[in-house]
Amino acid sequence: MSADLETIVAEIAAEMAAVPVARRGVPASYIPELAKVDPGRFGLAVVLADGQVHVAGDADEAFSIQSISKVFMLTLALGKIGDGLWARVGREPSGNAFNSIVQLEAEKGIPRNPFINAGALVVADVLLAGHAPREAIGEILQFVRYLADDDSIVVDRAVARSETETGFRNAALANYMRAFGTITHAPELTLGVYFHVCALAMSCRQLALAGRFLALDGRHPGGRGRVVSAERARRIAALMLTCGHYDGSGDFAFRVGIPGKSGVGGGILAVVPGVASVAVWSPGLNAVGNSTLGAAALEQLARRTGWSVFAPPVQSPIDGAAR
Ligand SMILES: NC(=O)CC[C@H](N)C(=O)O
Repeated sequence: MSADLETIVAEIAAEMAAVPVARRGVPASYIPELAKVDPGRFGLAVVLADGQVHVAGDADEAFSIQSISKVFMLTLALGKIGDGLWARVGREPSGNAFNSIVQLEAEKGIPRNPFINAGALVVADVLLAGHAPREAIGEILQFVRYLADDDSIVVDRAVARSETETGFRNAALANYMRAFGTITHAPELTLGVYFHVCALAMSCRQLALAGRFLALDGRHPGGRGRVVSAERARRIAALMLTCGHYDGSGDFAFRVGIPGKSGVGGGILAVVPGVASVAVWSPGLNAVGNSTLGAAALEQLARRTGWSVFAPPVQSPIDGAAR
C-alpha cells in the first residue's frame, strides 16, 4: 500500500465529489420516495477487521439500503431453516434485471438466487413463518442492530409506504410464486415484510459495521461468539460476488474483485475477507440499477489497497517461489 488508508479513503471521496452530478447516473424513481434524494451525495466507510474505522464524505447520513438488506435477510433465514432454504431458491446468477419475472415460469417458481427480488421475497416468506409481519420485521431490525451494535437503526416508514403503493412488479412476483407454492403466505403479508426491510435506513458507517461479521469469517465483531459458521459466511460472500449486482455482477467482479451487494438506494456493501468491510453510497444508478460512483469508488479502493479476493493470501506458498 503506497499511502495510508485514511489518505486513500479521503482521496477517493474527494475525487468522487468532483464528478459532475450529470455523470453519476440517475437515482431510482420507480419508488417515488427515493427520487427525492440529493444525487450529489457521496459517502464511504471502511471498517477494518480490527475495528478501525475510516470514513469520508456523507458517511454518517442514513440512506435507504434497499436490496443490501437481502444479505441480512438471507443470513437470518439460513439460521432459521438452514440449507433447506436451497430447495426454494437457487444459487445461480440470473443474468436478468433485479425485478425480472421471466425465468420463474420455466423454472417452477424457484428464483435463481436470494439477491434478486423474487429470491428475496421467498426469503422474506421464510422469515414470516410463524410470525405476524410486524414481528418478522422487528426480528430483522433487531438482527441488523445487533450486527452493527447500534440501536438507533430504524425502518424509514415513508419509503416503505412509497414502495407499498407502487410495488406492482414485486406484487406480481409474489402472486406468481404463490401460485407455484414457493411463497406460502398471503402475498401482501410477504410483500409487507420485504418492503419494510428494504426501507431500512442506515449510514455507510452503520452498514460497514453490520457487514463486518462477513469479513470476520462469521464471527460477531463485538466478540459475542459467532453470527454464522465460517463456511456459511464464505458462502454468503460467494453469492454476493456472483449475484450481488444482478446482471452487472460479472462486471463488478471484474472491476472490483471483491464480493459486494448493491441496492437501488445507491448503496453497496463490500466485504474483503479477513481484512475489511466497506460501505459506499451515491444515489445515481447505472443502467442495471447499481450505484455508478459506488462501483467506481470501490474499484479505486481495491486498486490502491491491493484488496481482492483473487490476490494470493499473505502467507501464500507461492511467496518466495521463483516467479
Ligand atoms: N435493487 C433493489 O435495491 C431493489 C429493491 C426494491 N425494494 C425493489 O424491490 O424494487
